[in-house]
Amino acid sequence: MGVVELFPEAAADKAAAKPDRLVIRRPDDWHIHLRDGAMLRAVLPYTAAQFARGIIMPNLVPPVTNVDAASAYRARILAALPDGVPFTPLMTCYLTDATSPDEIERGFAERVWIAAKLYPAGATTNSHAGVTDLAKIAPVLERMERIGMPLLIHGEVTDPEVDIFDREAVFMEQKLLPLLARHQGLKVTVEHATTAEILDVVRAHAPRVAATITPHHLVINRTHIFQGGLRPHLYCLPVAKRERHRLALRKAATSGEDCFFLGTDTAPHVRGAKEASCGCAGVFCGPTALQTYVQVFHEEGALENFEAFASLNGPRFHGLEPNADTVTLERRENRVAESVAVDETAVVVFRGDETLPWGIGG
Ligand SMILES: O=C1C[C@@H](C(=O)O)NC(=O)N1
Repeated sequence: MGVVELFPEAAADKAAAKPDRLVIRRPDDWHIHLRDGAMLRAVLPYTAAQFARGIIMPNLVPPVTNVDAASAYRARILAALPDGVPFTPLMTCYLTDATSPDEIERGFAERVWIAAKLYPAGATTNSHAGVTDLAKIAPVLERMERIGMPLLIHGEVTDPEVDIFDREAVFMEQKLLPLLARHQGLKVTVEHATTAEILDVVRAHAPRVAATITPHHLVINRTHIFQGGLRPHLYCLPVAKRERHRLALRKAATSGEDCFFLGTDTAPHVRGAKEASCGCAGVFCGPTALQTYVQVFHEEGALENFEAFASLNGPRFHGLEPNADTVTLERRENRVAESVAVDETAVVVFRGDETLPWGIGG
């Protein structure tokens, strides 16, 4: 399988005469899937090598729906860290129709979790236990609004009649806008934004609403998924959209606006689960995330805004201090391994087996 031709911008050599080195506060990743067991041990070192903190998604099987499960999962993550590597997992609660407002408040007050995650039931991987009707979690959302706890949203409708490329747009119209009107004090992150229109909704409701943007949605559009054949490792949810949306995402991410920040949605699945007759959604971008983001900022001539996107806007939204230490990004070619081993199989890396123009320095 050949390498997909990404980065048309690089070919235009828009990068000429721009800096080759950047020192920024250490970034955080506001959207991570780490899984559990052998997969957790295999993928965590890559995230921890890049990021100081990360919001950990709760879509395990069974999902992380209560305080005890979140505490236990956090302990397993900390135990899986390589010796001497600091990384702070920021836990989340998986909302279901049965979530109790008191449990939500307890976990937040005890600092076990930092936010709650809304998966519309059936929207994506391991979301079948998610919320079937927003009305069912109205008391939970009211409590979250009152205590200042952010809601992280997978913003897609699940109606099989709705075209898959329209599911974010329909969610925005039918669910998100009414929810924002009903809960005018609720802090919301629209996760992995993929459409130009939702970016404008986020802007209009900032600063209490923000969006995370993944590295892959800055690089691929929907045509890349079918370039020369089906590319299962580029399939994720929300699925990449038309080129005009990718360009809008690049503009938003690199703009310096406070309401946009880094969230990779790194989502590992073993090779056999991706290269299958019915492959799983998820792009494993953890090992190449920062290199990809900085390349995009470089191409857009916006390196001066990279620290805000990667290291400042997220902590500000979540009421945390930025990290004190720094990371150096350098324009020097580096080869990426095609995959990461997990037990007897492997997870294919986004942009694996490529030579990347930017690397992480000392
Ligand atoms: O929302 C999600 C979930 C994720 C996963 O694999 O858990 N994969 C995705 O592509 N999107």
